[in-house]
Amino acid sequence: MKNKKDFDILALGELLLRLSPPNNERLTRGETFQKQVGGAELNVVSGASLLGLRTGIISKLPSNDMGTFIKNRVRFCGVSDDYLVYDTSKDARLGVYYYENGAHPRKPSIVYDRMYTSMNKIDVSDFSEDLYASARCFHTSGITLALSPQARRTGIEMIKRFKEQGTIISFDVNFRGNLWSGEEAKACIEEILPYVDIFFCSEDTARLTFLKEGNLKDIMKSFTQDYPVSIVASTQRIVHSPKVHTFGSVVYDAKSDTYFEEDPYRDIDVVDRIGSGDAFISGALYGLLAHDFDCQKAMEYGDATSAVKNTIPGDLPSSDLTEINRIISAHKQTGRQSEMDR
Ligand SMILES: O=C(O)C(=O)C[C@H](O)[C@H](O)CO
Repeated sequence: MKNKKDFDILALGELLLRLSPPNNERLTRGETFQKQVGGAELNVVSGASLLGLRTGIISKLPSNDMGTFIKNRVRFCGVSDDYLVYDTSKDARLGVYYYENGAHPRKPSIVYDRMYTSMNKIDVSDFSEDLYASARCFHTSGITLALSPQARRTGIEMIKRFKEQGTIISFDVNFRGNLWSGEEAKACIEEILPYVDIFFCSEDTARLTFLKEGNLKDIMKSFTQDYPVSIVASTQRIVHSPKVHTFGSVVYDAKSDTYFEEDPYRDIDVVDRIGSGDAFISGALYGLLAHDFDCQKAMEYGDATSAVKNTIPGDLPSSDLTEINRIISAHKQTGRQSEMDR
């Protein structure tokens, strides 16, 4: 039996093998793949663990060498594998995605192979009841709910069971059009919103999937009026050119009816944007959980962790607290400087 609240964050999500041809090669041509690990929820908890939180991942892996490769990477990035379970069936499968980096004017290319994976079979009966009392915060995303009917049932049941134990529920819509339709996503997420405390939703998804209208701030607030959501965060990215982006966010705190925003990070030198939305969440959850639910900190840590992730290859963040604090201080300094220059 584990101690109560052993973890700051436990996240439920699929762990994927990412295979990318090196040196800007093409999926259709190259001969070698670089092996990396991804998965939205793992990206979140690995980033939060680098910042100092105690985190773990809940997932199902095939009981074979590829499952062991992923488990070793989970451990390497400081995330607990206590709640990884293994599929010993003959047809056990790991989800894979193939990713070709674009080089303007060639667009990046992505091919998913994640049907019938072991994660799609995950069930609450794979875990003992003590799971639900072991975390301060439970995080998952729309990707998990979209994977398969079984993953959806498990995700929804886990949200309810964690909530019953007084756990903070964090949810990222992370809409993937290749996994489900907007209508299906809306209906499913509206079912879990009554349990969600911290809600991450992009402006585009709020408009296209939840059919919200009006300005972003009103849209964010409306989620807290329709549901008992306490905090809503939305990221904003401007793509100036494929490799130069501006990134910022708005965080809304319903309790104080306050919006938190800062000067965005400009001229980000983008090396690999995959996982940068998840990196935002890792910083935001760190800001909230380590700083007594201070939404200003959530916004500052979220923006900085995401901005720097864009400059790093692979899905997983790799910045520790010292680096992020330095980036936040430098960013504030730049903001003060441009105010003085105005
Ligand atoms: O989980 C997925 O769908 C992926 O594509 C893996 C990536 O690490 C993730 O989505 C980035 O948000």
